[in-house]
Amino acid sequence: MDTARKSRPHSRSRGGVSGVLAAAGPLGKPLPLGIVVGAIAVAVLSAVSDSSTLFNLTSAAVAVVFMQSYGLITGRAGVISLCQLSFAAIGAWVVGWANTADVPGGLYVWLLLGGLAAVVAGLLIGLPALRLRGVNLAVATFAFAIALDVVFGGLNYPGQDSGDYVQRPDLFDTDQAYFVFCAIVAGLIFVGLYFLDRSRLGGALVEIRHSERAAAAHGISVTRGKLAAFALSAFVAGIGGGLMAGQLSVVSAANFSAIASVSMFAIALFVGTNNAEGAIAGGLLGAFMPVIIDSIGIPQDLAALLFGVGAVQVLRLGMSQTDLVRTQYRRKQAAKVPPIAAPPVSVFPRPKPVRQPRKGPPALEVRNLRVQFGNLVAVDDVNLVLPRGQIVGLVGPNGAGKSTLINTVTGFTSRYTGKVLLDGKGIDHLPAHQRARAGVRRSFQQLRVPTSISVGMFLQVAAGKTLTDRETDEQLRLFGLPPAATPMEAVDVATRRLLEVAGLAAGRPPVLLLDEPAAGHSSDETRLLVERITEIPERFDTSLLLVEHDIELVRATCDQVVVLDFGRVIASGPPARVLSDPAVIAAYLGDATH
Ligand SMILES: Nc1ncnc2c1ncn2[C@@H]1O[C@H](COP(=O)(O)OP(=O)(O)OP(=O)(O)O)[C@@H](O)[C@H]1O
Repeated sequence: MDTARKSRPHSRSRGGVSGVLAAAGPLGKPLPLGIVVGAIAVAVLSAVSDSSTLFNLTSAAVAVVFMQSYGLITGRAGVISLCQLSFAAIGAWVVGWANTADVPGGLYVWLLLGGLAAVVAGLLIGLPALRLRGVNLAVATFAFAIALDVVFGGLNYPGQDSGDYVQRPDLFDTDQAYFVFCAIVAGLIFVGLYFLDRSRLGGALVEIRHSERAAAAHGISVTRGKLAAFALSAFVAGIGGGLMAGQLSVVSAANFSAIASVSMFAIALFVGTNNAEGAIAGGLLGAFMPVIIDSIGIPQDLAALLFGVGAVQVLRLGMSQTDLVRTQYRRKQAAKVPPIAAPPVSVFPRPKPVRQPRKGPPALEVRNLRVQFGNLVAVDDVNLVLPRGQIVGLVGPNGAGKSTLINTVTGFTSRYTGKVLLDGKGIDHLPAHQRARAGVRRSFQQLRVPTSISVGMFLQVAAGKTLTDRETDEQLRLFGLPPAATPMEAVDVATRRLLEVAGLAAGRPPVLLLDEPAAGHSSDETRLLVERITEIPERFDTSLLLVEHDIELVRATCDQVVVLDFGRVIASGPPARVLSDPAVIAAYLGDATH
């Protein structure tokens, strides 16, 4: 049995969106605690370290910033980028130039300028790279890193010849104080990331990493999300490069070589720098490993090779070291979720409400839709009307074309003829995420949920809008779902489906297409689902198209039924009439009811 469904639904102490990631791991601990611990560690280290240790600690703080940048692009958005140090090179270049040009504001302003210049490069790389994935993207970003290596290798960095050393701010002029400065910058970025992880953009990045299709269905622009990740990660890397220029006084192309970029990437992937502890561990490894390896006499290349092997292992398992630790932590937390009462299902099924279609054009209309895959016509001249405020069931045997129809209406299948109208207006020109934003939301037969987020965050992502703590709690209570802070990992498949329906409904879309929402449900869970689905039109002002094999669920919830067979509509009308039609029984129900 599902522990999450049994847990008390409204243990208020950790509910609400503000606490959505509270159960997601150590990063969920209160921010002030992290700041205090970090500040004490930096103060002690800066006080007790000798000059060579201070140099390595400063390198580590700079490397932490690089790791944060990998954590943004690869850790959060799932984009493989092998050119983060090229963005750092640009940041360092701009800082060097600002220093020689004596740009007012000192290193504080120069770092920002370096970060912004790197953003421009990030967008220039990000735009063409958007069409690429996996290895192709890795190759493209590596090619950029090599190209920039060649360009910067042929030029001298500003100040490199003239000996114009980068001026540190007066307050942080000594090596000891500069280490503190680098640690403060890394700390500020951690604070920014903490809030990013709790924002809609943070949720969107996690969803993009997990499933681009699901993200698009929730109205998230995958293009914009990835571009934002490129821009933000380039900004952070650019600042890291500028900090390095301040540390070394003058830098050269060798500090940011493409090979160094790949080594850093391997460490980041191995450790898992989307987590705060991972970014710190990665920074310390990056800075101290060469020193340790030197001291025990192992060749440096061997260490790089070991990280490479570790990174390949991570790519195979899909989980870094810190992800692994966090997963175990979350599992322990999930086991502690206290038992709760069963969800509120009425003992006797309520009679289906009589829903009259509302005035105006239909919520959704499909005209002469035809979809062909090679020689196979999956959807053949289909006309379908979803009146406002009603529930229409779409049924038919396996392979009848139901999912293809949903994919086409929602923009996931773009090669079709015919028309799709939302509220009387054509939406054929819109891509999937824009159709979702325009008001056509959908669920998937195969639900793919990021397990690293909490129930509250997933509800919000599925809703496609910011929900208040109250709205979140109310929606979870209505659907008999576990508290907002519960990690998704503790939620079973049937509950995840219900959670997706709850989240989609919470977005109050004009049209919602549910693809087999009852798959995998027990009979009790199906009864709860029937109750909630029945309420959706009235409560959320949403019209529903329901694809379902469970005929009793269709009978109990739908105002109209459309039956597909071999891509064609063979019957449509009120359930009582259609479901007793001999042609329908012959084509489908004969099988389905047995
Ligand atoms: N991308 C594709 N390429 C080729 N053929 C496809 C593709 N998608 C679906 N089909 C075919 O189109 C037909 C309709 O499939 P579809 O998945 O829409 O049926 P369905 O009614 O949703 O079935 P089920 O109830 O099993 O989900 C099937 O013959 C299927 O094999």
